[in-house]
Amino acid sequence: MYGTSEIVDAAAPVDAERTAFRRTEKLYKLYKTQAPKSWKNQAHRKTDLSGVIDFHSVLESFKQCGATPAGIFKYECRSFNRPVFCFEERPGFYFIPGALTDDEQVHWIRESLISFPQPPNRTNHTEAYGPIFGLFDAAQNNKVLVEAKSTSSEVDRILGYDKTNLNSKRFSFSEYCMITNNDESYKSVAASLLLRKLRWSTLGLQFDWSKRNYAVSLPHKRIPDDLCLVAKKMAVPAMPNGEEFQPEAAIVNYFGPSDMLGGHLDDMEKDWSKPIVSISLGCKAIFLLGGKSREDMPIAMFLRSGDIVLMAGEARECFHGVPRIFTDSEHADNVDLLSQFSNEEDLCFREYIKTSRININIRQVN
Ligand SMILES: O=C(O)CCC(=O)C(=O)O
Ligand SMILES: [Fe+2]
Repeated sequence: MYGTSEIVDAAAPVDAERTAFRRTEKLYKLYKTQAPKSWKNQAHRKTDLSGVIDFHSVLESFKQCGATPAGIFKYECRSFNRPVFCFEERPGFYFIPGALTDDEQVHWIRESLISFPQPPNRTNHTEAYGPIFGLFDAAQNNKVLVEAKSTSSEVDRILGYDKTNLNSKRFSFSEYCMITNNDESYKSVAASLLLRKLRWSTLGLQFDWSKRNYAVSLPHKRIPDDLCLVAKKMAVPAMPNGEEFQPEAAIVNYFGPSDMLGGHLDDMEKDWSKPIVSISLGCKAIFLLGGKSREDMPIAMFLRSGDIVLMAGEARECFHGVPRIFTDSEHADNVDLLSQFSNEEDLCFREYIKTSRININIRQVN
C-alpha cells in the first residue's frame, strides 16, 4: 500500500536545469518516505499514474468500440495476427500487448534464471568472480560461492576453467557447512545474494559494457533456437517487407524492487532499420519513450509481463528508459503469473519474480 506522507522535492529549483526526460523520470521513480523505521511496511511517495498509457485498456476499448485514444493507432499488418499499437509521433515503435501466454512467460522466466546466466554467457558477476555455473540452483540450495585455491586440473575441469583465458579468477559453489572452519583466506559470498544482485546477462554475441561494443572474440553460444523463433515471429510488424529478423545477441536485464534503467539509446548495432525485440516478464513497470533529444517530452506507458515492444527505424534514435518497477501487490499486476509457480519446487522462482522484473531484449547486430 502506498502511504500518504511525502518527502518534499529538495531539488525543486534545480529542476529547471534538468532535461524533460530527467524531469519525467523523477516524476515516476520510487521515493521512500522518511517514515520511522519502526513502521512495518515502509511507505512510498504516492505517484500520479493518470498520465501513464495502459495498452491493456487501449486494447480492451478497441475490442469494444473499435476506437483508440488520440495519438495512438492500431497497426495493420497482414502477416501478423495479433493487435499491435503505434504512436503517431513515434514512428518505428510498436507495442504488442499480452504477446506471450502465461506458459511462455513461465518458460522464459525459468530460462532467464537458470540457463541465460550460464557461462560462456557473461553476467555482471563475471568481472569479479570469473565464470560461475549453476547460480540459481546454488541459491535454491543455500550454497556459498567460494574462491577455489586448488590448482589441480580436476578443479579446472569442474569449474570449466580455461587455461588460455587470461581471467584466472575461479570460484565455485560449496555447501554452506564446508566453509564453516572460518578460513580467512577464502573469499565467500552467499548464492542467494548473488542472485539478488544479478543485473544482466548477455546471450549470443557478448556485449562489452566497458567499451560499449560487441566483443566478437569472446567465447559465446548462439542465441537459443526457441528464443530466436519468438523474436523472428514478434519482429514481423517492424521488419522491412520480405526480410526476416536475424537475432544475434540479447541482453537480459534483471530489476529488483528499487532498480531503474536510466534514459539511453541503443546505438551499437549496425542497421537501425532492424528492430530491438524487447520482452517484459514479472512485475509491471513504467517505460518512458522519449524523442531524439532528451529535451523531448517522453511518453509514459505500463509494461506488463508478456508484453513485447519493438523499436526500429526512427524509434532507434529515441531515448528510452524504465524509471520504475512496481513490486507492491496493489500495482505489480502479477497475481496470475505467481499462480503459475504454486508447486513446492517452484517456490524459489515465485519468491524471485514476486518482487522482480526481467527484460529480454534481442538484437540483430550486423
Ligand atoms: O527493460 C526494458 O524494458 C528496456 C530495456 C532496454 O532498453 C535496454 O536494455 O536497452
Ligand atoms: Fe534500451
